[in-house]
Amino acid sequence: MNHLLTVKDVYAGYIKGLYILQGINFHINPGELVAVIGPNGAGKSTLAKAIFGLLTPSSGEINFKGESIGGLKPNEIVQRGMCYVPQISNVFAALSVEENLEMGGFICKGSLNALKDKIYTMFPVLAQRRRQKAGTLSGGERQMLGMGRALMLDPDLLILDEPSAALSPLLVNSVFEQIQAINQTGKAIILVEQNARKALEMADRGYVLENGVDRATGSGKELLDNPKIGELYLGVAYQKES
Ligand SMILES: Nc1ncnc2c1ncn2[C@@H]1O[C@H](COP(=O)(O)OP(=O)(O)OP(=O)(O)O)[C@@H](O)[C@H]1O
Repeated sequence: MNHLLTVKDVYAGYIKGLYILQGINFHINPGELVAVIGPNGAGKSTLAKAIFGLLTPSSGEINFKGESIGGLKPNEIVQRGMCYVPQISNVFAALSVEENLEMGGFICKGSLNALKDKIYTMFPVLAQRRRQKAGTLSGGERQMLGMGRALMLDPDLLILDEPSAALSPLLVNSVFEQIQAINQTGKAIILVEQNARKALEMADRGYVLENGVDRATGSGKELLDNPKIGELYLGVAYQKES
């Protein structure tokens, strides 16, 4: 199968000569849900940024739909069918829910109303709050708006950077259910998560990052069932059910 996205031997960082990603390899197939986990500072968010063009790789290759995208800017990458929801600042706080969705669809060629209706059907809570300022939404509602805004472009690949960050356990469950629902519509999702156990439970596959490389990979279940990975990488959050 042709991979939707391939990252090959990528080195990238924020400061010249200091690589955070140190020869990382990664791929995702069409429609897959792939979790990226690992300790703090492992380079998970940096990988997401490099894929989305927020960081230019010093070397290596990034291919999306069979074409090289290494060095392209985010606005060019969006046009090719990829969206990214950052960990923070993922909505315009001063704008209403509706305006946020419209901003998300600014490069859409089709009907904005039809797209908004689709998002409101997927996230009914956003429909109820369509006139409310995004800054007044709860953490979970904001995450849903961030995802909804990205979905306005009908991407083939959605990158979510720690969507569960700073959410209460109840909201985490509801955001994760939404992520699964989005995936079931056929969209591939890269899920960068601190909440490793939950992310692996619902992922088709996972990558464990450490020091900027892909230390381990496998199906979500394989990674969860591997006691060494549990002990080393899933930390205190990891408790294997008997
Ligand atoms: N803008 C930046 N400028 C310089 N260094 C940065 C920048 N952003 C991240 N880093 C550094 O890159 C390394 C990897 O950070 P990254 O955010 O990719 O890790 P992470 O695996 O996502 O961690 P966490 O789970 O804590 O979010 C860290 O050492 C971090 O300090």
